[in-house]
Order: sequence, then C-alpha cells, then structure tokens
Amino acid sequence: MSILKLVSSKAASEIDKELMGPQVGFTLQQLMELAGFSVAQAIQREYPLNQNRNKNGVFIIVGPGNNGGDGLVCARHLKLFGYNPIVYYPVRSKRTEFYSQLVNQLEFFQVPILSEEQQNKWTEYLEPGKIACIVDAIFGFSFKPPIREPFGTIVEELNKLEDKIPVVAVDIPTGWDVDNGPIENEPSYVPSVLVSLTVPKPCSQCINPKRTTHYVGGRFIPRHFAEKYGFEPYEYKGTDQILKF
Ligand SMILES: NC(=O)C1=CN([C@@H]2O[C@H](COP(=O)(O)OP(=O)(O)OC[C@H]3O[C@@H](n4cnc5c(N)ncnc54)[C@H](O)[C@@H]3O)[C@@H](O)[C@H]2O)[C@@H](O)CC1
Ligand SMILES: [K+]
Repeated sequence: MSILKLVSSKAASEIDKELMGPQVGFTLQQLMELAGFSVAQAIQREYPLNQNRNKNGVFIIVGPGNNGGDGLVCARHLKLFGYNPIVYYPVRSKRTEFYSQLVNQLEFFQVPILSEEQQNKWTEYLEPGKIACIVDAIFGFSFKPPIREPFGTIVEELNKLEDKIPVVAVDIPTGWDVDNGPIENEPSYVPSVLVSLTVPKPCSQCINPKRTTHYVGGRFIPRHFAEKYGFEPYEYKGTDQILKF
C-alpha cells in the first residue's frame, strides 16, 4: 500500500523528455523495456499461469505510439513467462525503426501477430475460457480526443467485453482523457487492472477500486528526480517492478 501521487499529462511528457534528454541520457528502448516488463509482471501477479496451458492466452492490442511499444515488449516477456500472447497491431508505427525491431523479436519468439485478414475478425480470438486477459496498449498519455478509427470501434468492443474478459490498461484506459477520465459521448470502458507507468496520471482518480486494481510500474527514477516533479518515489519491494495500491 502506498499513497497515491499524481502528475498531469503535461508533467508526464516533461518527465519523459528529461529522462531521454541529453543530461540523463536514457534511450526510449531502455525505458520501454522496463515499462513493458512491469506490465507483464502485473499480469503475472493478477492472472497467474493456469495449469491448463490452453487457458493462458493474453490478447494484446497495440497502438501506434510508445504505449503500443510497451505492449509489444510486454508480449515478449509474457511469452517467456509461459503465456500464449497474441498481438493485434492494426496501425503500425513508422516513427522509428525500433518498432519493426520489436515486431521482429516477437516473430523470433513465435508470438502470433494478426495478419490483415485475421484483423477483420479480431474479436473471434477472444474466447473467454482461453484468454486470461486483454491488454490495452493502444494510447497512453499523448491521447487527444476525439478517438479516430479503428480505435473507437475497438474501445466500444472492449466496453462490451467488460464482464466477460478482464482488460489490463497500460498507463491510461484508452478513450479516457488523461487528466479528466471518461469523456461524455466518447467510447470508453472500465479496466480490471490499471498499470500506471512512472507515476499515475490524474484520470486514475476516476477508477473505482472495487472494479479496478491499480498498480504503478516503470521503476526507473531516483528519489531526487521524483521529488523535483513533486512526488515521493514508490516503495517497491525487493526486485519487484510493480507496486499494488
Ligand atoms: N516515462 C514513462 O513513463 C514512459 C512511458 N512510455 C509509454 O509511452 C506512452 C506515451 O507515448 P506517446 O507519447 O508515444 O503517445 P501514445 O502512445 O499515448 O499515443 C501517441 C499516438 O497516438 C495517436 N493518437 C493520439 N490521439 C489520437 C486519437 N484521438 N485518435 C487516434 N490516434 C491518436 C498519435 O497520432 C500517436 O501516433 C506512455 O503512456 C507510456 O505508455 C514508455 O514507453 C517509456 C517510458
Ligand atoms: K492504454
């Protein structure tokens, strides 16, 4: 248990820039690896491997930005943990070559990525007995409403699936305003798990703890840096990459 501290979407983006700026010098690849690894760890904690291997499917929906990159990394770690991840990546990023390298790694790990033909019937892969959870790695703190297609339809489907298959939201539940939460007359859904990265964003205050389990992950900042941005660092236990609120 730890006290919830928040940063705005603007501050989250400033933190990101400073960590990857010339003085600190992290690369996006380093941070994304730790972010995706922490999401995989939260999934393992919430949905431990079933002895029946057919029940260990995880369906990962990947968006075009860095939130999507976290999803690609998470898929690889889940495979190493013994899950059967399936990746749905409808709009592939051309921002950097790094994303195609992550895709190559998934192919190397024999993680299936839906082909264009398979994408047309993506909901058919969501068999409640076989899929332990869905991962929403569509949009993170750079989402600006209104949501564009195909993602609006995807979020509407997640809404319909709420009581059937749990959804794990990476950093932000897609469709929610980063600072204000669900938006009236815009598609949204309620996640079963939210994994906030580095520090929760204000929309996390809109979750109902009875419906959504909240973790923080992305354990990569020292105390003085957290304090500079106005929050205490989280008291992660041992080698854990995640902390449950
Ligand atoms: N410091 C951290 O905490 C780190 C954060 N990372 C991840 O990076 C995320 C932020 O990544 P980005 O800044 O790339 O942004 P996002 O991944 O949130 O989204 C950017 C993409 O979404 C598209 N988009 C935005 N609004 C849209 C709309 N209304 N309809 C359709 N498309 C829309 C943009 O065109 C862009 O392609 C974080 O939320 C987190 O998941 C990690 O990868 C690295 C470390
Ligand atoms: K998300």
